[in-house]
Amino acid sequence: MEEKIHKRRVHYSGTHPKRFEEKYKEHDPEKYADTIEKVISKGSTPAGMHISICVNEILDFLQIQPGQQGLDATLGYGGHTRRMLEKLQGKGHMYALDVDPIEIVKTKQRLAEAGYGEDILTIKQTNFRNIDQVAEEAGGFDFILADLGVSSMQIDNPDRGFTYKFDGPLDLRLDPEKGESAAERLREVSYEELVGMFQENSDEPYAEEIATVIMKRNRTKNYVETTTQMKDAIEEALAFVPEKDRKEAVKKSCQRCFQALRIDVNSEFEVLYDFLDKLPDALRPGGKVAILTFHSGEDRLVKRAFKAGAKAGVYSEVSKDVIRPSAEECARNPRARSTKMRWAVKAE
Ligand SMILES: C[S@@+](CC[C@H](N)C(=O)[O-])C[C@H]1O[C@@H](n2cnc3c(N)ncnc32)[C@H](O)[C@@H]1O
Repeated sequence: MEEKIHKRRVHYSGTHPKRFEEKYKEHDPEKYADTIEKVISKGSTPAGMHISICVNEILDFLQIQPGQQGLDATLGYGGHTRRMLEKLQGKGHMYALDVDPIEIVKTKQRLAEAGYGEDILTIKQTNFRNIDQVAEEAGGFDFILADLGVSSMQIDNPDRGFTYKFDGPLDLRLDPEKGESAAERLREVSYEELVGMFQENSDEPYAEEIATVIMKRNRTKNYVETTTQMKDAIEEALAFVPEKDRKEAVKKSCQRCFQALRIDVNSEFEVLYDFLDKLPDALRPGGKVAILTFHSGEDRLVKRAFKAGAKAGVYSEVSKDVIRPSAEECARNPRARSTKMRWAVKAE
């Protein structure tokens, strides 16, 4: 007799499952729209989703017209791309880039299902530092958006190692198929280099103390390989901080050191520098570019490049001050709090 296999229905464990993989409703936003809305209204980002930032500010500035050609240099979940595509009203074309081989496939499928196929949208898995090649193929752009950094899907996925909040491999690569993971980088880095990385990338005040602990672990072959081990190393380094202040100090150092490692393994400053350098030639005369940054190092580079471009007459106009998301947007999406937007218009 054939044995009957009793298959249990996938169960949403409790009303608030904590594990990323168990949040299956949040992973399927089209099907569970009510759950998604509830999660967002509580100021959280559903697992497997990313809430686009400064959408109205970007669209107000870009003034996209049907028939134009645009580039989203950082596709992510495709939220901005989708809103920009809506403005094309079926006429024109968009290119969208991302280095992430995992999320790009899901986003491509999601956008195709929403009616944005290859006739109107070309998605490429490439680094935006190759904007010159993309612009050559496309014939230049009327509008460009770059929303730097990482998406919520990347941060929330423990396998990617972007946060100390979940245990996982200390990876932090936007493209895990290329280059060295953060754990590999930590094994071979020198003390001086590590101190410089923490200080220059994230202004870490305890850079020396944290680097000392990591070097000690390397010497004893007790390598820092997971996000939790990285947090432990930071806790050990900050043991001298008075107990009442320690928890907060460890949290802040974790945020800064993870950011510093991410910037390092993805060469984020070098990549942004190349992008900003090639940007004017990728824009058509009168073309517009908006860039969202998430920390002072990035914003400084953008500000400097736009200012130099305006001085050289390459840009006819650049934003005088940074544009910030509204208080309402920050309340709805806490990840928007550190966002700064700048824009520029290519000279005619
Ligand atoms: C903040 S998310 C973008 C979210 C997107 N605007 C949306 O609305 O869904 C940043 C994305 O840019 C990608 N990215 C970061 N640096 C990149 C680079 N140098 N080249 C291409 N993509 C990059 C990341 O993999 C991530 O998916």
